[in-house]
Amino acid sequence: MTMTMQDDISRMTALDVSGLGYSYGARRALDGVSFALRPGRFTALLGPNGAGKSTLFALLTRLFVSGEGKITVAGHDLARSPRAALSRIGVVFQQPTLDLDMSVAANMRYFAALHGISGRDADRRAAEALARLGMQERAAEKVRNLNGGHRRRMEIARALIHAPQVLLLDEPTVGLDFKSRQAIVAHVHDLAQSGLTVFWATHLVDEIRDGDDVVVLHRGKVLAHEPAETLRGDRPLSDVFIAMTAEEGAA
Ligand SMILES: Nc1ncnc2c1ncn2[C@@H]1O[C@H](COP(=O)(O)OP(=O)(O)OP(=O)(O)O)[C@@H](O)[C@H]1O
Repeated sequence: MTMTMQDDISRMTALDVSGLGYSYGARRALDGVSFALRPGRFTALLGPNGAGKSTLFALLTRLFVSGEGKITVAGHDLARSPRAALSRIGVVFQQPTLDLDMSVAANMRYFAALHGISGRDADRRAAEALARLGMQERAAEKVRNLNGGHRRRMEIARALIHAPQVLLLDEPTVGLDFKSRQAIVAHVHDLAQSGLTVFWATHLVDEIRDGDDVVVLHRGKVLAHEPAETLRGDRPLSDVFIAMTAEEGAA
């Protein structure tokens, strides 16, 4: 009974942020940031360089802690119940964090063990997660031999091993060629289609599709949180984004 209620709550509030603020000394990086992600949607966190995206991700993953505001993951308060909240999150950071000399499968097993998952359960989950990213054929390969796009896909698969409800990705296509980028964007949209709540930080509007939600972050503040098609109206999303984030006084 309680489980069912908790599950219902989780579905309602995949990730809820309210009144979040953060400063590096005198520099205000985030200010009064509030939004709630719709479950099972692909939400882009769209902001130019320096908007505060990485700072927000550091707070969502508890690398940083702020006294200002509240973060709730699947109904769990991150400050009060960090283990419960973090166990519902999968994270792909901007910088790759792979052991190049291990095989794909060994990397997956190692990460599963960090989550207390081992043996057959780990192997089954690894196989499932790799399949979701179209990486099942690569399990035996050394990570060193994979191209950049496949390495990233492996990292995304790895972030799914503990079956999180929310997947956070911080500019996951940085440094990849166009084709690899497209493949990753498509795979992660598929993950959202299958019910995962995706939060994808980017400054590239071409990674966003109609049907996605968009949180526009600029100078530490949320300027908009709307479906992509509502945000752009009858204009290209790039025009709207450039206009919203234009520096005052610039031509
Ligand atoms: N360690 C730090 N010390 C001081 N200021 C910082 C630090 N890290 C980030 N900032 C500042 O905080 C603001 C937000 O930076 P953040 O890295 O979160 O932005 P971002 O949107 O992730 O940008 P990028 O796309 O360049 O990674 C920027 O003005 C940045 O200069």
